[in-house]
Amino acid sequence: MGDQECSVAAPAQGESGRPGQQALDLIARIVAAIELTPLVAVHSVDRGGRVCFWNQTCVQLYGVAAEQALGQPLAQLLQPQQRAAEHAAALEQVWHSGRPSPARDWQLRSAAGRLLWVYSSMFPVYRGGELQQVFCMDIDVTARRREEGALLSVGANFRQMFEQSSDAILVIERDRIAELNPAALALFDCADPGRMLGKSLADFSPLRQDGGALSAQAGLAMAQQAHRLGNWRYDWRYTSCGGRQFWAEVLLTSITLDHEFLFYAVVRDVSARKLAEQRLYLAAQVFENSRDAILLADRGPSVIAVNQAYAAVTGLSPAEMVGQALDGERVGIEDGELFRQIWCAMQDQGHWQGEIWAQRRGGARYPAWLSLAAIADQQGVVSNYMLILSDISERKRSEETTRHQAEHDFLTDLPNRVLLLDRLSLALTAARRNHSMLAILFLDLDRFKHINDTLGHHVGDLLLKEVAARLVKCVRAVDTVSRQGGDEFVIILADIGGIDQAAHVAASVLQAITQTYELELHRLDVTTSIGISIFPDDGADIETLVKNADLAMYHAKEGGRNRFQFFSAEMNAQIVERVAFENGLRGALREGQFELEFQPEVDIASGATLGAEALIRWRHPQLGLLLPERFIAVAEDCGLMVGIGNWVLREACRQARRWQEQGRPLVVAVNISLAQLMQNNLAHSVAEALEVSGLAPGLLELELTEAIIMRQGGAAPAKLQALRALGVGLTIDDFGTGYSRLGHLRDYPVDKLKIDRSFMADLAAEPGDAAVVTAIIGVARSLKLTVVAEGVETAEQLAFLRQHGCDRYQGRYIALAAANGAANGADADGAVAAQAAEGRVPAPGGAPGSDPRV
Ligand SMILES: Nc1nc2c(ncn2[C@@H]2O[C@H](COP(=O)(O)OP(=O)(O)OP(=O)(O)O)[C@@H](O)[C@H]2O)c(=O)[nH]1
Repeated sequence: MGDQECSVAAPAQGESGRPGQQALDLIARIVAAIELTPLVAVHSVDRGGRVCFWNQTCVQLYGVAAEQALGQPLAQLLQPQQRAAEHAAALEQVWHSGRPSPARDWQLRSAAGRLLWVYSSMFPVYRGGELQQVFCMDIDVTARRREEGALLSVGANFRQMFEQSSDAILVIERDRIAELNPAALALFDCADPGRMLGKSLADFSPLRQDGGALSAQAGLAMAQQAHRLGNWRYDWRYTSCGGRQFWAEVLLTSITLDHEFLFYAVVRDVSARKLAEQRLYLAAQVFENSRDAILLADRGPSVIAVNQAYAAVTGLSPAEMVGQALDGERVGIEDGELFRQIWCAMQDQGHWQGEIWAQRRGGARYPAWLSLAAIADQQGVVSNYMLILSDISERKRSEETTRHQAEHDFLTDLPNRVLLLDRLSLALTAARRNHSMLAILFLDLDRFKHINDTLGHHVGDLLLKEVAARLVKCVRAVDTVSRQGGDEFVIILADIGGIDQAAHVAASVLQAITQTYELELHRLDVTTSIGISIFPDDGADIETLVKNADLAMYHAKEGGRNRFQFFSAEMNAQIVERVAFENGLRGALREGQFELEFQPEVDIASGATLGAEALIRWRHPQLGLLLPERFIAVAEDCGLMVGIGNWVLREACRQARRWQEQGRPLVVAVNISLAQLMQNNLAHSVAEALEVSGLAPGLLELELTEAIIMRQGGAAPAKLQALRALGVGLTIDDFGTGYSRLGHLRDYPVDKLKIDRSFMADLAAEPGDAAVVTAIIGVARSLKLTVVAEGVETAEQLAFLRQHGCDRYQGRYIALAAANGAANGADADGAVAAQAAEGRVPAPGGAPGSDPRV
């Protein structure tokens, strides 16, 4: 204790003024203790603020010796650094109140220049009952305050970093987002933190990550990894609040706070990097996996890289290429000058591409597509070159195949119509230039459809192929044989010396075609019809020449087939007329121009009319009433027979029904054509006609010529049976002309035979005919068939028939007999009269002598 004047005295309990000896002893001990205490700096000031006491710890703590301190104003020795007024007020408060001040931390700067934090308490010391001094007891807490300060500043810094970080930072607590910074809100497009807080990060991920793993599971694995290793860095795909997906790099750090495990996630958007990586990866993949040879060169140009395909395409390995100067040889272009030109063009334009012939190591040449391009750096200076070489052999082959298919017939491989027109155009140009002749042969096989129908399409195809092969052999290499489709072929004979040369070729073609064909198990004899047109005589252009050859062919068919025919002007006129006739016929049904006439069938014994045969007529707007012989063949050619035949069926049934309603039930006979019988649903058409008209099936008879039945071969009985099952009658028409085997008659479910009219004409003069008629009647009787004679015109003929037991007859004589009253009984007259009254039955004598049937 430096100043003996100063001493410490606390007011003794119960004492107000003088202390006792005991108290003084106590004080002396305390002072000694204070003097010695190493941790507490004790000093006191008097009322004037001067230092009265300065212990050893003060000396050490403040760096001020006791001699310097004692008697000095404390304010000069220790200056509060903050809150100086507060410090002074606290001291003053002690003086004023006489009570100790609460202990507090003050920051002080000592006169020695030390800056310290002290934990200080001030208390009053009385002497003689008066407050003499105020003692301060300071404990150095600088170190603690520094630590606290450091801690606070770390916290503040961290907060600032957290708030201002450009990386998104999220604190995850128990798998939930506990805290997130503004960058995180921005990254996840989230304006309201409430949308993210409390959610799992997995909620902001797509269901699955790119590898296919479920985001929830993969996220858990990442957290475990971070927990195990302290932190873990990985790439992750997130979905923002707005639904935008982005790639992020995540640094997940596991921390423990108050025994809680937390995760501190720093998330950085790396979408751009990922995209660039993906592009780079893709580019590398394209380079490596391209089937085209790719080469990269520097400015030299020296090769810096080639892909795998380069070796496959050129035969040159990367080892042979890399580091070598780039020249034509290394690309497989033998012609160095060509490569130099290409290179110059590429440098001019920045790129070059085109088709070249390249050569593989070892010599094989192949068509290639070469692309060359200069690659500029960011400053626009050419830094590299890229060369792509594609082997296009395959593409060329496929183009060639496609072109061939487009120009050739798939079945015979002959040029098709497209190529024919092309060749014809060239041939015509040459013929015009050379003033030479050219012939076009238009061929169509005869009755080819029959071959298809009877032997099948497959055999038809084989035949067409063989015909094609034979045709090619008949002409020179300069000529063209083409297939137009179906069974039509066109031959161009280029540059012929004269018409006879065309005729000669046509004759040899006919001959070649007629040679027997052996196709699989079938032996076939085929003929063809050929039309010929000549340039320049029969046309100056392709269209006219082909059309005229076609017309000539048509005439060859008309002329009996298996022949050739040159085109002529008259022929053309006939064709034009025929086409107009065909067109008229096509419209006749629609225009209601067909009519039916009914020819009575009379019972020879009684003279009664038992039925009538329906016969079609066409009331042509210009040509008048036409008999079937004028138009039926044309209708057959044009495929109109089924429609016309069905019309006849319906009309005949309707008329018969009308007769029935008038009390005259006559059986109506309808002729069935080959086309109808070939069609599968004839029975259906017949049933429909009966149903629509309401006619009883027993009043309808279907007449089929012997020839038509014979054409059905073995299928005939079944087909007839199907019709018979409808309850209608069946008649064999024109019997005696078809050379049918009589034995077959038994197999046919027919009721009636009609003897062909041709036998009637010469019945008297031709004993053979009489014998045939007699025989037919005999056969019919033995088979219990009704027999009807057609074309009866005289009383003698009728007498003959009656004498030989014929049942019925048809023909002009009916009308004559009716007129003379010679017919036996009034029935014939009555029936004819009844029908004539409807205007649909020909006037007596008007029925034609011969009448093709429908
Ligand atoms: N097998 C086969 N037949 C075909 C092919 N293309 C068309 N046809 C048939 O060829 C036939 C051609 O018949 P057409 O020329 O009209 O008549 P056609 O029987 O030969 O009688 P005409 O010419 O009057 O002597 C039709 O039946 C077609 O279905 C084919 O590629 N293969």
